[in-house]
Amino acid sequence: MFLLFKKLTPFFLEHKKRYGWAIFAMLIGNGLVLIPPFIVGQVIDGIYLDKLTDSLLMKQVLLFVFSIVVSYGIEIFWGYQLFGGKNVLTRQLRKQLMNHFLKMRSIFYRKFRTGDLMARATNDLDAISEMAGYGIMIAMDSTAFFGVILLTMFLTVSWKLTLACILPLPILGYLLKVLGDKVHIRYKESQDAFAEINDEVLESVEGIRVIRAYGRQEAMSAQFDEKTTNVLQKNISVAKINSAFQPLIKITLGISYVLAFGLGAIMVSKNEITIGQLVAFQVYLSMLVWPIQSIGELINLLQQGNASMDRVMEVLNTDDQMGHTGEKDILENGTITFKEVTFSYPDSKQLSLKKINLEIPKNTTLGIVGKTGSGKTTLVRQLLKEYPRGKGLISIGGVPIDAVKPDQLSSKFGYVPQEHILFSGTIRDNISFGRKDASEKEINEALHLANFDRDINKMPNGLDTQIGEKGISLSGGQKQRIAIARALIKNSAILILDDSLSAVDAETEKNIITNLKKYRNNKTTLIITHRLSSVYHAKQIIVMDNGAIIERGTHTELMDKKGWYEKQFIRQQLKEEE
Ligand SMILES: Nc1ncnc2c1ncn2[C@@H]1O[C@H](COP(=O)(O)OP(=O)(O)OP(=O)(O)O)[C@@H](O)[C@H]1O
Repeated sequence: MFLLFKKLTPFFLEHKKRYGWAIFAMLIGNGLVLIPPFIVGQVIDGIYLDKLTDSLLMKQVLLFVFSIVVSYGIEIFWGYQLFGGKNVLTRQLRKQLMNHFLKMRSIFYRKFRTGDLMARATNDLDAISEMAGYGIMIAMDSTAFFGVILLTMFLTVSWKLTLACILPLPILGYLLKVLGDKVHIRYKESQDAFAEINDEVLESVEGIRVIRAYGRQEAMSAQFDEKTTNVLQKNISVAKINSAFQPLIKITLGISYVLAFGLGAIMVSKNEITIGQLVAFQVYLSMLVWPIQSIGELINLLQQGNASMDRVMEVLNTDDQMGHTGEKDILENGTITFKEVTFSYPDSKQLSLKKINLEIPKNTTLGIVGKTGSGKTTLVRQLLKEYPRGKGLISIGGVPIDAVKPDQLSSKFGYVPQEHILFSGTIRDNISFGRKDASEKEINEALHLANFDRDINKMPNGLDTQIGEKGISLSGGQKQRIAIARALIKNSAILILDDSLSAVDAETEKNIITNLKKYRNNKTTLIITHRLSSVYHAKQIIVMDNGAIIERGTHTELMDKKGWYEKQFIRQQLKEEE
């Protein structure tokens, strides 16, 4: 049950000052709380034995008020320390999660769906932070309070009576543990189900236009209803166990009361304790109700926090199997070599790359063409190390990419993926994304190279136009060209365009290619495309089919070969002429 405290020990140690002061103040506060019942007992005995004077009564009243005021002050202090700690823990874990997300690559994101990760970064962190604030408060406060009261009953009234009252507690402890273990399992199931809902909401909102276009609103609503019902059932199963805690505790306390009354009355009649002591004992016993009842709540919080901690740790302990460990520096630009590179995606039996041998001399352009699904994107993904490496060797300037420092490798590439990813913000923000120090002139130049100058003049606020979430206010071709401008402004040694001109018209494409030829004549450029006119100027063109290179050469050489390239080129030319 206290496993979670163990898991959070490093955090508590890091903030030992905060927690140390909080616990110390809590103990002092709990000691002060004992004074009022003690005074009540004294006053009653004073009245009973006719020894209470006015000045004695005044002193007792002043002491009574003082102890209450000071204990409240102390309570405010430790409450502030503990709940502040809870917020610090949430922030720390959230930051840790985000940093982990930023480091991870494809395999990790195949394992965890976005909605699930969001649930872990929000709901689960809330459960953990509740435990670190409220849970610790209950654990410390109730245990300390319980111990101090018990000791007082033991020392100031009767050890026999005290022992009799706590006799049922070990049985209660055992039953609470059994229930607590069940809460852990059921709460984890409920959080998993909640993560599924999150995913569903995310996917539906993102795909709302397609859902509407296909008239699938009702079907999606029914599917969502099924999932929310599942969450409801899982939550009810947690609530069922939760509702058993308090009755169990009340029955145990009832038994303790009966024992205290019966045995206490006998002891008074035998003059073993005074009536005043018995009254004080009853007051002490009633004060035990709160800590014992809170233990039920504590177990609940601990088990929920523990289940959530397991889910958060599962994410933090999952690696993307990329081994981010290389130590070598990479040359500014060098020949890119693929030697016998073979690769299949994790969980896939099919080879997506088969024995690829390829040399891309530095400062040249490579065109990669071929049928859809032939392995073009996979080839550059291997170069970018988006997936664990397959067999064979890939090197840049003679340095194997596996030996290169991880952040150095990505810094050498400019990459425009097939699915253009833009961020909410302005056009300027998006273009200068990889180079925050880019000047206005450089941004405008990148826009010109990406053939966006005419478009920018039509934007309401020029470069400072907000493009909405994921660039929702832009056309497909505009998004593509902003993504190209973003890659160009980085001016990286190697630029990869993966089908990045598919949404622009033939003339715009021609302009961009002409600009690229001029601007990147002393840099390496890899262009994946279905439109062969985009690469006919390339120093080398490879044709891929079924994971292998089936043709290679310049445009003229490939035309002479009269293979797939020649047929495709003629077909596309005829289409353009039509
Ligand atoms: N993430 C993945 N997991 C498993 N298999 C994949 C994955 N991505 C691609 N594949 C498979 O690998 C093969 C090559 O895909 P790839 O995306 O490299 O083709 P492509 O030539 O770029 O296609 P396109 O021109 O349609 O973009 C295909 O059979 C595809 O189904």
